[in-house]
Amino acid sequence: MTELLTSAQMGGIERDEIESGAVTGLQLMERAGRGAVEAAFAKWPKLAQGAHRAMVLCGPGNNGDGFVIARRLADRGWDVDVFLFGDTAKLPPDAKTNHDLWAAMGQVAPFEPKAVKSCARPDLFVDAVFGTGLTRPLPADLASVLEVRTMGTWKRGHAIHRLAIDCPSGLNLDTGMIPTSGDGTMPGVNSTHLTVSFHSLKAGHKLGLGPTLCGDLQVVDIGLTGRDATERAMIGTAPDAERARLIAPDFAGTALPLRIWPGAMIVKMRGQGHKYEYGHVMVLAGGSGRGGAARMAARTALRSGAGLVTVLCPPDAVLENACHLDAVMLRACADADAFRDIADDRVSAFCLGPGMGVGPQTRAMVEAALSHDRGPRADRPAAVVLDADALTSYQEDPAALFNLCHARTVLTPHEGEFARLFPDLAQSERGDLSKIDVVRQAADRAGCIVLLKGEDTVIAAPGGGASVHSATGDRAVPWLATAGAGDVLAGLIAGLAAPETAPDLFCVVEAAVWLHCEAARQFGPGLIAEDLPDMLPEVFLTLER
Ligand SMILES: NC(=O)C1=CN([C@@H]2O[C@H](COP(=O)(O)OP(=O)(O)OC[C@H]3O[C@@H](n4cnc5c(N)ncnc54)[C@H](OP(=O)(O)O)[C@@H]3O)[C@@H](O)[C@H]2O)[C@@H](O)CC1
Ligand SMILES: [K+]
Repeated sequence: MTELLTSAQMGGIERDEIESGAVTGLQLMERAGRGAVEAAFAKWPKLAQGAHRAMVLCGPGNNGDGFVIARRLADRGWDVDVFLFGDTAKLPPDAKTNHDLWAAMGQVAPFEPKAVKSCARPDLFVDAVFGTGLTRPLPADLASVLEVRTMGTWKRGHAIHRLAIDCPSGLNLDTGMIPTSGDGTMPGVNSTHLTVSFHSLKAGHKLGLGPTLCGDLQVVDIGLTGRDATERAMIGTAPDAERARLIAPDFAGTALPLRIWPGAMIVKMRGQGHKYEYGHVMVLAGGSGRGGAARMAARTALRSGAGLVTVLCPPDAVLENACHLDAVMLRACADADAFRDIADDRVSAFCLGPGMGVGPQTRAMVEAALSHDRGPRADRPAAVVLDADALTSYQEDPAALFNLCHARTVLTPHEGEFARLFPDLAQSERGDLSKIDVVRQAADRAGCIVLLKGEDTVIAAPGGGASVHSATGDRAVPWLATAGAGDVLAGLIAGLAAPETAPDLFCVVEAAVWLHCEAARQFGPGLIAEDLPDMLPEVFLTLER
């Protein structure tokens, strides 16, 4: 798991380290610039051989790494054109020092679109204008030059290697969004081939547009302390309040063996017990003709390691369900009173919502599940996963749901369901808040874990611990946007949470999201939701490594 920092947290880490006397700002800037050049050479080995031409765009803030890069490249015999967007006299001291070091070797031209375009075609285009300090939309003239279309100015412009320092300028590194001006217009979109960032990933690298715009993303260690300790503390426990992390089997950017994470989250891969110790999951289904979603959730719960899984359905749907279920058990359950009788103290997880239908009947079942205070373990009630119709049934009165939710409840909305429960936090209302910020607020309000789906899935717990799963780049699974995939995720969470020795619920939810994506990746295009549970055994085998 890699920590995802906000711009403010990154600034704080740099400031603390500099104030402690362990390092100077100049040293950090030098390491950053050198690290960026090394990362570019590692990606494009041809650039490491011989001298080439670079264009470096620098900015008004402390992202002074651009001047360091110019100097390093010129030292290797490169021709380097440097432009400064901003006023030399107002540069912060460290950036000014590096500006002056470069100015003793070459020219710094004031930024001007025509001047940029009249230079010879660079082999390497370096965007070091803004890093973590972007506070408003890019000015139009700058945006017009940073746009990828500008490369068409030059013959063979497609061959230009584009490198961004910290991020493609214009991207907000807290939100992964591009700030728009008051009238809603968006500046030109800047994207790059390689982004080099420092110390740790920033939230905006993995949220929203970040993954698409940043291209290949490399994190360079610039010797700030604390990273390893932070990451070690993150393995197997929920993140602390205020911290967010990327869900991946990584430790400080290095891959961990999969049997350590997420393998350790799957109790059945290591436990020794009888079926009840692996837990009993109850999945509530809707009426006749609408049982498919619940059956997929149930099958997934059984595949993911629960000892027993029972589908509860209205009496009129028993025949239909009986025709489709074998290892999954089936009980008729007419209403919430019947449900209370059937749900004994061996039930360790409930899954409600998929295909249940929206209305008072579903609300009554949700209330019964959330007030079920018996469980196989005295120290924790059964986990309750609420998805789809279980959430939408509360759109008129979300507070009624939140009043019932307890710490072992997980809400798994997509953006539409999220907007019904948290209208003020809906996508259109977010402003400067990041998806992490709003899911944190939602978790606080609901008093339970909230998982908001998307290519950037965000999970948050009350108090602030949060994590992000990014299904982008080599983990992109566009074919997972298929009917029923969400029902499978709900069943997966319930199945992994069910065993008596299941780990911390937050960690279970993280593992479920990762496994869900992994099953889709291993299956490939053409996937339908039914394929996901049956893909899990193959995924589990890969976790033995
Ligand atoms: N010693 C260190 O700490 C090290 C720091 N390093 C690097 O420094 C970076 C953080 O520096 P930073 O905070 O100065 O931010 P940065 O992104 O350079 O620019 C902020 C400036 O831009 C301005 N501005 C913002 N938006 C604007 C807009 N749309 N249009 C026009 N102007 C705009 C803004 O103006 P203001 O909002 O104040 O008016 C302010 O002047 C970070 O990326 C890190 O990697 C590394 O070198 C390692 C060592
Ligand atoms: K940049």
